[in-house]
Amino acid sequence: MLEVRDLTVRFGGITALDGVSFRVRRGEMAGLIGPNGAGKTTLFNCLTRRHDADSGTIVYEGEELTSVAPHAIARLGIARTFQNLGLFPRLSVRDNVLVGAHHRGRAGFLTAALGLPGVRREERALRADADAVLERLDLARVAGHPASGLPFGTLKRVELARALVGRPRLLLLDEPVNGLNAAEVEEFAGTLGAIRDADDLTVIVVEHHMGFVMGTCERIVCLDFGRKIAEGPPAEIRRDPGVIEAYLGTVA
Ligand SMILES: Nc1ncnc2c1ncn2[C@@H]1O[C@H](COP(=O)(O)OP(=O)(O)OP(=O)(O)O)[C@@H](O)[C@H]1O
Repeated sequence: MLEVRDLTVRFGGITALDGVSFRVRRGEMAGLIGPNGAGKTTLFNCLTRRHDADSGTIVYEGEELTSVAPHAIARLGIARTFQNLGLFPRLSVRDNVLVGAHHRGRAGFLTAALGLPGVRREERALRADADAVLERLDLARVAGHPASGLPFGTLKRVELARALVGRPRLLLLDEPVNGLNAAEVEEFAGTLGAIRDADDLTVIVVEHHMGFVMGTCERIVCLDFGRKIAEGPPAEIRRDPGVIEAYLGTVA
């Protein structure tokens, strides 16, 4: 589904990604790990076209992503969540989730401003979809509540709901369980697994919580200083001396 080849990104004198290559199969749950500053978020930013790569290619479902406009990414079926929650505090949970569905609307500025029947129908359909996602993630009770003031664990689920309402095929999760307690991590893993199976999703997850990564991912890519230092199933990665030295020794 996805092939990243020789991807290099530089910020001035810093090489954030240094010739990184890996593939993700359709339906796979892949983990991206590594110490702070290893380049994980930069990689996500390249996949969603927030950053241009200096060199290398990203082929997604046969299409070269590096030439796709950033606003077209959601339409291609790629959605992401953000490390520091990209929610609007004063918007309701439902409206925050609806933001994730904007690319599915077909109404232009004028038709929307005139409130023509087609627009209203479209809006109703998107709201129904948002409500269905909220129900799935056990958020229906707080649908009308502003995002601000809700518990952190709830906000993490709202962030996931917003990504899912866009009906992605490739879901990029940036530290989805960071800040959650042990019970919440377990619950999140269960929910994600069920959604992934039901929706036939491909997932790439960046996470420092090794219990979550090792328990949910089929394959893990480890970055260090922008370079891929290892790739393999969790059991191999756990024993890899390079990964232990660069990373696992510090988080264990
Ligand atoms: N916009 C930017 N301008 C300059 N340097 C940047 C920028 N974004 C990232 N970097 C640098 O690129 C390197 C990789 O950063 P990145 O955020 O991708 O790492 P990360 O693996 O996601 O780290 P963390 O686990 O802390 O989120 C770091 O040295 C960082 O300081």
